[in-house]
Amino acid sequence: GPLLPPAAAAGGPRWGPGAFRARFDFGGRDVASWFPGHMAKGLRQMRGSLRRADCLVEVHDHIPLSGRNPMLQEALGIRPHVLVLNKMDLADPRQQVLEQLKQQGCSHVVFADCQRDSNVKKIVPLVAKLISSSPRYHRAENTEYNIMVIGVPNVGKSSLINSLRRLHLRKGKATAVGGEPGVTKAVLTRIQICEMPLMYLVDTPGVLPPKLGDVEMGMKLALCGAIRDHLVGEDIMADYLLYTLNRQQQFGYVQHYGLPEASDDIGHVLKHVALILGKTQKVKVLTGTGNVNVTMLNYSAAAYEFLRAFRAGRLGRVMLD
Ligand SMILES: Nc1nc2c(ncn2[C@@H]2O[C@H](COP(=O)(O)OP(=O)(O)OP(=O)(O)O)[C@@H](O)[C@H]2O)c(=O)[nH]1
Repeated sequence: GPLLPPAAAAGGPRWGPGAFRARFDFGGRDVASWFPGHMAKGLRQMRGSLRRADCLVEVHDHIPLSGRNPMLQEALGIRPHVLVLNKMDLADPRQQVLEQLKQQGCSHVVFADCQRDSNVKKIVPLVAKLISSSPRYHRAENTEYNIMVIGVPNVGKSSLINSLRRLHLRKGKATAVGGEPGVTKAVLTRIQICEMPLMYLVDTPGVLPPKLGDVEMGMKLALCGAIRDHLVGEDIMADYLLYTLNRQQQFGYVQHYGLPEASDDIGHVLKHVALILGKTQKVKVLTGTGNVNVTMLNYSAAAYEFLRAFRAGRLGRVMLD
């Protein structure tokens, strides 16, 4: 693939995005097989409790645009809505993305890091203010606030709840964090997050958009850990990640892995990753004169490490939208 001169990789004069692939070849992959059936059930449950919520808190990380659920848009217009852009330590909120969100009617955006409790304390006052000034007549005799948290799997919904409870209740862990996407929670749980004002939150199972619009959107969800890696395939995910990094001129990977220059060739990059991380495997080769054990580079292990590095923020702060 096209290569960058070392000067560009080192932050010198940069090549335009034209130096790299302008399109990603998805090889005719079918996105339907990535969408777990039980998520449709979660969505149905969610719409029921949506009616009882005073405020909707929508959580995203690297994909605040394509991670949004079109089926929930209708509900957004009729009640207060707060958008939490979580993992700000990993994702860089570009102005362009914020503009688009604003156009979609998201005017209350909070950047947060729920692992470090950064900015999370802005949420309760904001929610209380929005609910108090919203014209829902039947709220008059209600003294409690009910909010609902939505977002695709793995964006940090449980982490947000734990952070809110740490800040406002000074209590220990409420919900388990991590685990496999989409399998952690099957039911909706109501959790107190604040005493004054009295505020409850309904946690929802991570729900994917019911129709993964296109294969690219599915790929982005997979990179964020919202679809299990093996359903999509680590190798193509790694290639799509490289394609995105290059298109966005995010060359942190060059430095991180000590590559001589940027490259659009995933084979080339993974070979280097495997070499420096010592990702090898023994393969038995049957030859005419006998069997020999050969040590080969393990490209799949390298692809997995590349994805892990991205998710841990070691390749830079990246927004996939
Ligand atoms: N770096 C970083 N990681 C975070 C942050 N918030 C959450 N995480 C991590 O993201 C992963 C997913 O967090 P969860 O809170 O389990 O996400 P969830 O949305 O509840 O996931 P599901 O239960 O699958 O729907 C965990 O490994 C968290 O530690 C953050 O602000 N920064």
